[in-house]
Amino acid sequence: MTTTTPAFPGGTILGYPRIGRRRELKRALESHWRDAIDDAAFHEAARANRLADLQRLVALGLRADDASIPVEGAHYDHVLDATLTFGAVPARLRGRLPSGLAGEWLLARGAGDDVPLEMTKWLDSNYHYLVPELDAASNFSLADTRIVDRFVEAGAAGVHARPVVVGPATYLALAKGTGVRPLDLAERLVPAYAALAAALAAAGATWIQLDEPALVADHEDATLAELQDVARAGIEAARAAGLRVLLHVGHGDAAGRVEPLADAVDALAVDLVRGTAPETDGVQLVAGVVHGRNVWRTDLDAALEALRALAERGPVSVGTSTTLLHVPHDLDAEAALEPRLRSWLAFADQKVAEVATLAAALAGDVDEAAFGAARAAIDDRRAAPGVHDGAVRERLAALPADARTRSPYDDRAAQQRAALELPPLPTTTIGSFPQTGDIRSARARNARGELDDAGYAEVLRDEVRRVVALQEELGLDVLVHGEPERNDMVQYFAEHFDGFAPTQHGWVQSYGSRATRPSILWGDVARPEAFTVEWIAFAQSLTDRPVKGMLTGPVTILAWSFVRDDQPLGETADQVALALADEIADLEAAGIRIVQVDEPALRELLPLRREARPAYLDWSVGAFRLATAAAAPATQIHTHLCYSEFNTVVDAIDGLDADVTSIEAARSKMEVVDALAGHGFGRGIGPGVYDIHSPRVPAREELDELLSIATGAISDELLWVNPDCGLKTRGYAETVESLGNLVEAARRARAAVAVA
Ligand code: MET
Ligand SMILES: [Zn+2]
Repeated sequence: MTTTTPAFPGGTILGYPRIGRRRELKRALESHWRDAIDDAAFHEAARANRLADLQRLVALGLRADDASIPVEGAHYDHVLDATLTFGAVPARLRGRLPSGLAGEWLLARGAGDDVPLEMTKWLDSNYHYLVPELDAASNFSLADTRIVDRFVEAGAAGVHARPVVVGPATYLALAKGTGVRPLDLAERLVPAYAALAAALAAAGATWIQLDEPALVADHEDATLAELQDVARAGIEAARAAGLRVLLHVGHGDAAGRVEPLADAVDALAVDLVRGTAPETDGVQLVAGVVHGRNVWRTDLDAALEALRALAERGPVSVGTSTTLLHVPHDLDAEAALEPRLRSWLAFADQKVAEVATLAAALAGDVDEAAFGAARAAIDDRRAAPGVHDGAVRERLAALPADARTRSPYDDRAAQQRAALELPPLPTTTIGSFPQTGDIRSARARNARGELDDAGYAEVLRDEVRRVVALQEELGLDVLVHGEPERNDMVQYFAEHFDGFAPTQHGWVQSYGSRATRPSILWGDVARPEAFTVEWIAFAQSLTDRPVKGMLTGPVTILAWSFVRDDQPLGETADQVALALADEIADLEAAGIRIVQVDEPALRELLPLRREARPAYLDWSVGAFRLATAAAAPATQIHTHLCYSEFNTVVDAIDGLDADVTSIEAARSKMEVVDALAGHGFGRGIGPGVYDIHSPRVPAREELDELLSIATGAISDELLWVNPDCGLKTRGYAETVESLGNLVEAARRARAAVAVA
């Protein structure tokens, strides 16, 4: 073994959750947005939150004096931070973007006629970033010093930290260009990185972490060599300023992707959970052996063995496979979790401790107790009851050959037309209605035992009555019950399925101030009894119009849970699919004629590498079909997709074989419509005409314009009119106004197509 003095600390993490242990940052953001606190109070809350995280990381065993601790601390989004840092103002706002927080919120949330930046999923995660909006006139400079300020702030608190910024290749690869291919702007962007690096160096920084996960993904319009060139230019700019560079790729296999950059960097952080080590002998490697994206305890024995093997080749530090942004803060907060399950898990703080344990062990100081505990937990999990359920496995093994096939679409469509009698361009919503304070407080009181189940159910039934009456009044054609009983579209299912455990405080940032609490999918999945039927049937009893049953699809349930890592995802997905098929059968038996199976995460799990995509699409589409294929031909199956770039998976969307697909489209001005039309998509399609992630009420002209794009590309018999997504994050006033506008726009469009 070579004994090189490490050029980098023995153990580090690539990033840490930033919403706060008790979601302090969320509260500060939302208070500021409602004007309950001023700018100074917001900045103070954000600062206190950042400092609390730094102190926690020191307490957990990361060193405070050697750039072990990354400092990032975005208010809303780390890509937005880069946009602001480099002054990449969209053309439509150039010269009039307010300074300070007002400008930041305008880009993030929009206001009046100014739409926000588009939001898209970060790589294959459920974190949404704000897409940079670039054009031929985009120019970059060091326009904002937040990254420097946060480094200085950490120093004042006694931590010599490592500033983190998205690297130029990733920034441009994930941007959207109008009239220009973003990567062609690299020569203009890189000098701004040089300016940032110079400012950091002047402030005393020694290291910078450049996040370049785009290097491990395949892109539609950029080659690997180009991305490597741009990444290299960013690295060289930082080094020229006197900083040492940690290049972090993470998020998959870096082998074959980063080797040409090895000579340019001071250290390289790679994902060894999902990938292998690149051939970069001699380069300081930050070996990501602790999973940054899942919550299972690390197999310390296996990790140490891997680390020791790597140490034969060159200097090695211990790291996480990605930032810990995607896992909750602290397992110790989960008092209600079954102790046996809890012993199998590690959240962010436990992972930091694992990194510290492994770093010490690699340096020769093996903590036998910690290694023994990890070993015992892993053995216990393998043999625990519920992890393998014989009945579930037998049912899957005995699936008939046609278990994933419905009758031909034309037959189904005819039967559905006769059963439903809908007008052309039918209007509907995506499922949820605003989750009012009353609903949330009733749920909280019920959880605390202050409101009994009967009382809680009555609050929910009242809400369903109100939502059904409102939709009838507005004139919508296909109604929903509004989903008031659901805290979250995945957690609600996890709570009713065997094999899942919800958490109490396991919040993970989804976008901005929004966080979700992924459940832990630890065992074989089954549905003990029907759980959506009573709500949907109740709603249907209140109206003659069809009410849609609402289910969350297998891929989305997997994507938004912490999944088991001891069997292929496809197997787990099929188990969930059968549980959903049972629920659909019960909905049909209760007289429900339309069932929507949401798959907003279909695109999110798409492998970043082309070669892995066919296998993924095969099992994911297969699971959706397994869930829905047993439905009667007259039952109309809807699906819903949102907040991803779906153009590349049109084949898969087609493969789902849903009768109607609603899909997010408003922010991208109906971009996906052309892709679908070009593909010859021949079943019902509802491109969203109302962007529900922003509080703006869409105006009449805007709706008309979007609808005319849709009617231009899609045949009238296939087109539906609906919002982009569910309304649960909206308020009632704006929802009523927006849906009113939407129904009127559909009526005008109907009149127009009737004339044409
Ligand atoms: C993120 S997709 C959401 C779909 C769900 N049915 C809802 O309306 O909230
Ligand atoms: Zn959606």
